[in-house]
Amino acid sequence: MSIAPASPDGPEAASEAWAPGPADLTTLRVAGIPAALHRFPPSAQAAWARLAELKPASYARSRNALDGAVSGLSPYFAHGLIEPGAALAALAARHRIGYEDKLVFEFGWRAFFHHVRARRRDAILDTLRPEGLPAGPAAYRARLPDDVLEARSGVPAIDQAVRVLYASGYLHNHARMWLASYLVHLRKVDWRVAADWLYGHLLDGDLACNHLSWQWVAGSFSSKPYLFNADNVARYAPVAASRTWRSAGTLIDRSYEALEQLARQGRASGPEPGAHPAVEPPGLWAEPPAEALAGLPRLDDPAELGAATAALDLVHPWALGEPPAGARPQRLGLVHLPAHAARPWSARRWAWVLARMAAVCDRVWIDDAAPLLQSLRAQGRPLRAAPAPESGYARLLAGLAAPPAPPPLFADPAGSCTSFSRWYAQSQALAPHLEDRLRPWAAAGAAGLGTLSLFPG
Ligand SMILES: Cc1cc2nc3c(=O)[nH]c(=O)nc-3n(C[C@H](O)[C@H](O)[C@H](O)COP(=O)(O)OP(=O)(O)OC[C@H]3O[C@@H](n4cnc5c(N)ncnc54)[C@H](O)[C@@H]3O)c2cc1C
Repeated sequence: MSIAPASPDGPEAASEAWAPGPADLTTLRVAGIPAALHRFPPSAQAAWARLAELKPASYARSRNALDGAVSGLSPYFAHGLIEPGAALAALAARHRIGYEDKLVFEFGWRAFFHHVRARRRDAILDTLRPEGLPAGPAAYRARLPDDVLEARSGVPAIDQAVRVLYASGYLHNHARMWLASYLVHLRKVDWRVAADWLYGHLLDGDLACNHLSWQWVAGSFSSKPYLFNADNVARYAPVAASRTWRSAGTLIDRSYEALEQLARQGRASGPEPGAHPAVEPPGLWAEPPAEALAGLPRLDDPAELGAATAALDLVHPWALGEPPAGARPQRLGLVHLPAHAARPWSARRWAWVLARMAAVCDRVWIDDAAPLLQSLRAQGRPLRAAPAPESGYARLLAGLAAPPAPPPLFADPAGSCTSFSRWYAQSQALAPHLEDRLRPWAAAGAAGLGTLSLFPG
């Protein structure tokens, strides 16, 4: 089944500023990145099409490789175009899957990070266990080196990862781990600064998954720091372009014992000697740049919303799912600018999110949304919004009714768990049969896959 040419999600985005341009495509071809991992149309149907292609057995066999059969679903989950529960229910209708499956396990990691975030809130944005940082908390600098930002560190695995990130807004998990490990343990960059930077460039940037993964690599949310070497790169680089990732003879071409010594020392290592070709780093924006606004049905005056008594669904950037079928309330997209000041996004991510918002909302508000909500509340207007994972939006929307949703995919242990394996075991103990957890999601999964049969490939 292939992705259909037209989208049932609503009007196609007026601007494709989210798509890789010709120079990006060259970069991605040189790096050997499969097409499925660099084109992410912002529609739910594109996510369902990925899911229709996903095979849990191939995933388990190849997921560690940069050209392996990974799903590319993360942007769709991060921004709520589809829910992990509906995705797994759809998968379970076609394949036998259980808790022991590698893919289910990885969905579990996402849920685990969200479990931690729900309990520790914004404490996860700071170092959870400073004593876990191998060089001691004072050793790390609050600035990313220009050579890494410009993809000219001289370590091909790192420079390729940065180029792929800029060109597509996506990086394979292994490349994220390499980049994070190199920046923290060898270049001695404070993980918090680097995590904010990566978060801004990823289409799937998710504070729980991103910041806790960085802490996992750094050692402040794990039992030991994550290290990698040139052999590891050689093993998992894309087969068709392994030469462009090959990092033999560089700083990372050493034993794990030697790397651990470098990680423990207070002094930064690198970059590689000599000059290396550079790229211009794309900017990060605290508000949408002009190209992301093309064709957007903006709301400038709240009076344009009309009848004061009609219910209004507020749609934030992490809840960009399909509008409910049948008669539906007005939908107002909200971009609450004060919430974006601390962690700006790339132009690509803005364009992606706004293209989707334009497709699923009647109008879009881009500004401080607090006065708008105040006046809507004062009018007594019934408002509804899904819970938001980011605190700026969570504060804005606190107290509003949420649209009905099935229970979370994984049973969530009541206490606070900081070990994934313990959390996963406890979750299974609470719900021994995965199919019981998937049942409430079955209709959503079937409906999602059903949209694809309207457009046979
Ligand atoms: C430094 C670093 C930063 C990261 N930042 C983010 C982020 O901002 N947002 C994000 O969603 N993930 C993040 N991850 C986790 C992981 O890299 C991505 O979820 C995964 O690469 C997404 O690609 P995929 O959808 O093709 O994954 P697949 O391998 O196809 O997995 C399917 C789904 O399982 C979940 N998943 C898979 N691996 C992980 C993992 N290691 N941790 C948590 N969930 C996982 C994701 O929801 C993913 O979409 C980060 C990892 C690292 C090491």
